[in-house]
Amino acid sequence: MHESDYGVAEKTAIVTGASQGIGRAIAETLAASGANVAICSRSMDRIGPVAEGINDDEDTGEALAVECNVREREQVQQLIDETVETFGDIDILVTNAGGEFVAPFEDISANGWETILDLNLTSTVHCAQLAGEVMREGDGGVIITLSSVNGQHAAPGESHYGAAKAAIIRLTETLAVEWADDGVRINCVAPGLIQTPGVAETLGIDSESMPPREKTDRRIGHPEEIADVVQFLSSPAASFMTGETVTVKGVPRAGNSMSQGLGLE
Ligand SMILES: CCCCCCCCC/C=C/C(=O)SCCNC(=O)CCNC(=O)[C@H](O)C(C)(C)COP(=O)(O)OP(=O)(O)OC[C@H]1O[C@@H](n2cnc3c(N)ncnc32)[C@H](O)[C@@H]1OP(=O)(O)O
Ligand SMILES: NC(=O)C1=CN([C@@H]2O[C@H](COP(=O)(O)OP(=O)(O)OC[C@H]3O[C@@H](n4cnc5c(N)ncnc54)[C@H](OP(=O)(O)O)[C@@H]3O)[C@@H](O)[C@H]2O)C=CC1
Repeated sequence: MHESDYGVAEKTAIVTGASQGIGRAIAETLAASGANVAICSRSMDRIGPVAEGINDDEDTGEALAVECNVREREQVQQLIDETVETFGDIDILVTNAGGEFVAPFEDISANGWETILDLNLTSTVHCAQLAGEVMREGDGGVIITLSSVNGQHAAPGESHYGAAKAAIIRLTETLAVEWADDGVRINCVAPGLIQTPGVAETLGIDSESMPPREKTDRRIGHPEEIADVVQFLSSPAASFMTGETVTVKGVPRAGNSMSQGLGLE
């Protein structure tokens, strides 16, 4: 009888932007399943404690914390090198680090545009190229990119972020074709609104008082609900999936409008 294999035990995973929010949940979920995780953020003070939390738990894989700004290609190369030195290989890459500000198109300066394109799209390029090199020279691997419902639907104030996240979807599809013969699977996750410190900061609210749920067209998600999908895509159970974008945005409420893709009124 066929037994499903959702496991990642003893695999090595890199998760970018793992000091909080979705990235942290992904790192902790993969580690709880026995993967060794190399995790980064721009600050060792912020990423270090997350690694300590994982390493304090004897039942999980090991964690390596690296200070790395994913906008800087040399720093991404250092992250890759340290990961290979510590764990020997790279099996899974999750390009989670990203962010935005909300502003009308006419108010976005050239530097503002470049910042959001760099942070979301070009950082994904750096990570995929440099980790992809290790995977392709070895025995392949799995890459999971992070898009957003903003990459699939228009929403006001999201022109820069939407363009970057839409481009990540097409990049994912292209790499799936180009690297298929190298044993690299690459899929994308497009979350709806997830309760994270970053979203609270973007919206200028307390993270405990996210947009009231009655004002959204579906309930707000939790970081772990994205992490579970990433775990599946990382595992052998997803062996026949590549080039796909999996939308993870909950169930619409009856009688409420699909407000601007995001579910906010
Ligand atoms: C309604 C419901 C919707 C609801 C929308 C809900 C969003 C749901 C989807 C969630 C998506 C997420 O990614 S959630 C995670 C989001 N969290 C975060 O992004 C964290 C908080 N944000 C940030 O750290 C920053 O905003 C970010 C720009 C990304 C990075 O900061 P940096 O220090 O790298 O950049 P800075 O030097 O500050 O700024 C670079 C340039 O960008 C410009 N810039 C920065 N903020 C700006 C702003 N608000 N408006 C205009 N321009 C801005 C600056 O003026 C600079 O341009 P010049 O002046 O010309 O030099
Ligand atoms: N939350 C949501 O509703 C949605 C989120 N997404 C996407 O999911 C991903 C995670 O979002 P979320 O958890 O909400 O974000 P948060 O803002 O809560 O967390 C972002 C993480 O990325 C790190 N980070 C930010 N910039 C950099 C950088 N230049 N280099 C390295 N690390 C960096 C931050 O760490 P530090 O500050 O310590 O550097 C932090 O750990 C993003 O790509 C986002 O666009 C997509 C759709 C919806």
